[in-house]
Amino acid sequence: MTTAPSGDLAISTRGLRKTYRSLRGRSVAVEGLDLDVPYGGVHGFLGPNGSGKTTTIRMLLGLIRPDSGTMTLFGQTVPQHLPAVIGRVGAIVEQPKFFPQFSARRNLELLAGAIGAPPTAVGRVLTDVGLADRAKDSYRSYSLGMKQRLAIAATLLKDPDLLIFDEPTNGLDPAGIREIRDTMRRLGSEGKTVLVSSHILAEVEQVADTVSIIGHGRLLASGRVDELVGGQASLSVKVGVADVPAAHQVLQAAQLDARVEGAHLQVRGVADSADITRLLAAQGLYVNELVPQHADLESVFLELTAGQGPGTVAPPHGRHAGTDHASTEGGDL
Ligand SMILES: Nc1ncnc2c1ncn2[C@@H]1O[C@H](COP(=O)(O)OP(=O)(O)OP(=O)(O)O)[C@@H](O)[C@H]1O
Repeated sequence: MTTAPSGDLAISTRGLRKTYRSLRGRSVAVEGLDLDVPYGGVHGFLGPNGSGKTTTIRMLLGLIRPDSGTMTLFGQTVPQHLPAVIGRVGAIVEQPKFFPQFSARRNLELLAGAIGAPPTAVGRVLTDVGLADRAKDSYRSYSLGMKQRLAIAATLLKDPDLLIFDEPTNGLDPAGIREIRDTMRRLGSEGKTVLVSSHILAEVEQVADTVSIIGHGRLLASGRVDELVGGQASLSVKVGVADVPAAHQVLQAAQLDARVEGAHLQVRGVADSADITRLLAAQGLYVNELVPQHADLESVFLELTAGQGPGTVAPPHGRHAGTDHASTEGGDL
């Protein structure tokens, strides 16, 4: 059921749908997406490759048209009222073009002139992304992480309220990823709204205040990261035992969700891990390792999509993060 958006939202979509025409007919990229991004802080827009993140962002920015559904930015319906709000939005969807032989500062000065931003903005944004002391260096001498930070600096020239970054850490090494993460965190804590898409859940988990997880163009879960992770209904336990296949059989016979993972068993949905030792010991199988696993976004996502083959999306599993702010949804494609 589609519910009305509430509260202070930077972005909201309802029933958003987009299909692409291909040689095999029409394929659905976004299917009835309801997305709410609160005002202020970092919001992770997460989902596997091909789940519809870029398509959604392109629709929000007016680059492509949805087949159906509604979208608002700062409460204004888009694309109809995009001209009224686009000045408040900075986005990196593709790698911007900079002159390789010019310094970072010169590149930004040219850009500021082109978009009518005050020249004083250049120093401010270079500081914001931590490039002030490298501002005189030529763009071509920059590392990938620095180039990406310069791209972020360019989006900040207009001093936007909403920043949209599509997979900003793609192709970066761990140091570059950390630089971008720190930059996003700083912007979010300054009161800006940062929407960051990624297929790497663990990466965004560290920086996002709230997230929306999508699969096959639909919302699977949304809410505060701590609530989604804390709402993990049941414990997952790593079990070490000498005879893994035999233990697997015993636990499955007891209706536990046990899977073989390498030389261990991973058992989900356990209320009390003592049940595992008791069940196995009763069959002469003795546990040599029993490690409760900490829930993270990855495990939330896997739980949401558990048992679903390619091309489908998990039903809700009855799991709810347990507060008014977090929710889970799902459905078949
Ligand atoms: N221009 C296009 N023409 C046809 N199909 C497209 C087009 N753009 C995207 N798609 C398809 O739509 C689906 C969603 O793609 P999209 O790029 O929005 O996903 P994504 O979540 O951003 O993935 P990634 O993380 O790989 O960027 C995919 O199946 C993709 O192949």
